[in-house]
Amino acid sequence: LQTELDEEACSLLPYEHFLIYSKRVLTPKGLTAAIVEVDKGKIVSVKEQSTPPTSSTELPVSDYGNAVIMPGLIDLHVHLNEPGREEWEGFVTGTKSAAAGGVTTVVDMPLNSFPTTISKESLQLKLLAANGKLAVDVGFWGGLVPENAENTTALDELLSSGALGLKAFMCPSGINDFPMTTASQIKAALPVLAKYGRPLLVHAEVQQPLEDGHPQLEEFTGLSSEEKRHYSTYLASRPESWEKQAVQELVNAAQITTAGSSAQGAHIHIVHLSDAGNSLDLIKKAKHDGAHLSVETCPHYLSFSAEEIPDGNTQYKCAPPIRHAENRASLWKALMEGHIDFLSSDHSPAPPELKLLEEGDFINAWGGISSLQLVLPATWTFGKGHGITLERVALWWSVNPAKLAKLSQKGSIEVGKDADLVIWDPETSFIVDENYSLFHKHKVTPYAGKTLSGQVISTFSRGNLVYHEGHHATKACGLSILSA
Ligand SMILES: NC(=O)N[C@H]1NC(=O)NC1=O
Ligand SMILES: [Zn+2]
Ligand SMILES: [Zn+2]
Repeated sequence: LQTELDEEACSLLPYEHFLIYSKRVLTPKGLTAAIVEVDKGKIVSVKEQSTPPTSSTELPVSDYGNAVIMPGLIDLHVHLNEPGREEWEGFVTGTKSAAAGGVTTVVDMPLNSFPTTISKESLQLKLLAANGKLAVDVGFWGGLVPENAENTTALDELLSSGALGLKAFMCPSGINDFPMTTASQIKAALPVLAKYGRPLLVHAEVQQPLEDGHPQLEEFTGLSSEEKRHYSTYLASRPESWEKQAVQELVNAAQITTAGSSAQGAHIHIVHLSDAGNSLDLIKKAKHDGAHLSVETCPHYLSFSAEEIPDGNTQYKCAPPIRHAENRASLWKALMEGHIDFLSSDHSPAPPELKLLEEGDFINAWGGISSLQLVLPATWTFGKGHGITLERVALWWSVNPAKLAKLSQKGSIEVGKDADLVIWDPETSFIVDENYSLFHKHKVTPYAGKTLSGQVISTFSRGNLVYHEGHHATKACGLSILSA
């Protein structure tokens, strides 16, 4: 055994063949006391055993006692913003945050980097920028925009160079070089995605006229600075009807994904659903009718409600917006019943100046919530009142995301899979205060000041102990994941 830790080591442990044990290991069969054997980055055996390995074993052992060993989280919706907007986040800080939060796979969104990832060339720039900076593995979504939507050759190139799928917006994205697409442009791209068996992810909001008696969109900039501070003003500016309209158009588009149709086998995934009313009903019905459709929501829609967002607190601003408490309860119900397939962070940070915290201007502040490092404790903490279990956490954060992104090497604790693991203590709580080490580039987050339960102890990425109790491995050995 190598005894001294390499200065430039990928792991905080000096060996690659070892055992880890705990009384609570989450395997596909359920929660059990077990020994997980890891060798050269893979899980090579999983043995149920009610006592830790004895000291006579040849292999080094980490005994985690009663802590939970789960598959590492897979977050399919992260804006790392590099290259081009490193001052917003970046590969180093973003993936260190992921590691500290037990997230072992991140899939990066095609915006808000510059350039946006809408071509083979811009994907290559991503890969170049990511090289040597990744604390965990990172895959990449390509962007579907008007410029490439009807250009089969361009989409072919983007997908054949390894994008795991494509992402589109049905409303303005907030970034000028990532324009929105129409339902007909989306339909034009589906046959190409079908050919590769990769999903289309869609930001599902379509701008609609606002209710009579409310200011219309173009009037929002003219509101008084006091009115712009009210969360209710922002909420009224993006009603449920926007989500419903988009979902309806996507459900219609999904008709061409069924057997015998032009985009047979294509799959549409609706990102960050907020409306648990009509939009969810449409999704439920379409799924029931056999549509190739799935949907995610995010911890912030499950943790917070419009009622409790103080005026001026733009750290809560995101799109679609966080809605009322009753809607939040319906989201939890849909998640527990399996109508919502999984969770993602939609980590979309920006420099604090762009959140306009001083003015508290909800209309002009950047829309995007920073939360990557906290998604596991947030999910766990706010799920307790809704019957959450560890099995559900793994389903929403590992098993189902692995399926959508076709990450067949990841997502569960099984022999042959990558040794991507999070070890955490669900019973320990902490306060997200200034003493708490957040590795995000910027510390602004709606979870600030909140008490969360569920503390990450260790994170393994392909067998490397990349994070342990506040410390990261010195060398960043995460890989870029490209679709073959
Ligand atoms: N461009 C971007 O990151 N937008 C994200 N932010 C947000 O709150 N919703 C989004 O889609
Ligand atoms: Zn979005
Ligand atoms: Zn997003």
